[in-house]
Amino acid sequence: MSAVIEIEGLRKTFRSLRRGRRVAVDGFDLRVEAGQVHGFLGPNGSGKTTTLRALLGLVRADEGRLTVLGESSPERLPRVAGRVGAIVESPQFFGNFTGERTLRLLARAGGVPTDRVYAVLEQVGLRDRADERVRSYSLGMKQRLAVASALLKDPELLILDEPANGLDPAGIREMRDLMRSLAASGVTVLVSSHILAEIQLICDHVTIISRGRRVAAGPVSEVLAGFDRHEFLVRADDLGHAGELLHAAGMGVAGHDDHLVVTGVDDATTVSRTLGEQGVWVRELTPLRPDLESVFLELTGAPTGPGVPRQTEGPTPAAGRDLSNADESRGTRTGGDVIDLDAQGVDA
Ligand SMILES: Nc1ncnc2c1ncn2[C@@H]1O[C@H](COP(=O)(O)OP(=O)(O)OP(=O)(O)O)[C@@H](O)[C@H]1O
Repeated sequence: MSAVIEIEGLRKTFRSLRRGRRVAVDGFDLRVEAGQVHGFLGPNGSGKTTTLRALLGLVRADEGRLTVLGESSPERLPRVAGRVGAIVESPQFFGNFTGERTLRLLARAGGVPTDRVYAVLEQVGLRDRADERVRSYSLGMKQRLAVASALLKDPELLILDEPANGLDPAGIREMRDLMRSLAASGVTVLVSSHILAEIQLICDHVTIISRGRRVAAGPVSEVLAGFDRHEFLVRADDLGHAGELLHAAGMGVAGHDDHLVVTGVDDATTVSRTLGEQGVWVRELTPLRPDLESVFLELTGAPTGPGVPRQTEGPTPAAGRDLSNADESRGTRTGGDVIDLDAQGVDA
């Protein structure tokens, strides 16, 4: 499999008088292969956006080797920019323009034939609403419009930073369906998120970042399997007796109100046979598989919401995340824009 994105040893430190030195990304590695829908998962402030910005040449890396579609970034990024669509943070559009006009302008600015506008409107499911003003769009529709703008170039690689952020469940479902259909059409997708269930539903591969470092990577099923403790939930009539029998047979047993959790068992029949042979009949025997949420919590030690401690050196940073005047590398951090690599070039 060929690598579409390769990051090795990425390091990025931000410096400010007020907050001191802040290591945002610390020797991070990422590999995305062609055809993958790759989830880039991490708690708030773990370094996802910084990594994507470095990859797209929007922030200068201190160290590391980055390549996109085989070309090193940022030096040779312009060579492949036409094959990459990217959205980093929430895009801003003119509310007075219709969706179609917005895309027409972007297509013209990017030298893309305007018949692509109808194709991408169809692709993101906005064809019927294309003549309505963007101001009347829901957040989910605006996000889909952003994806449409990134698709104008018919990219091979789509990079989306938190596309489901702020969406309601219906919006999340629409975004999920859209990403699935893009993947089915052969686009490689790298999607960052702290919404674990989404990553588990959409992505085939995942890289988990915590405090700027990679803590897990691989096919979602393999990452999960690595955390499978071979646990079963057991319900039986005489729980106390059942627990004793299972314990005597060498299994780990934890008692709960109305069930037992048995660990260290490879096969459910071991449990049912051990109990059945002693006349204790099992009413329920359910394997307890790890989900990405429990794996994520174990690896990052972090809740999925805000307020996660940052990796810092120097003075203790203020709590919470205030980036409004914080971008020492480029002046002010812009409040989210559709990144057109052709138009913006690179910040080398
Ligand atoms: N321009 C900047 N100036 C100073 N510090 C920054 C800047 N950008 C990011 N940081 C800090 O670097 C760390 C990583 O931030 P980053 O935005 O990359 O994380 P994230 O995983 O994308 O978080 P979120 O999910 O909240 O968007 C944080 O501590 C953040 O405060």
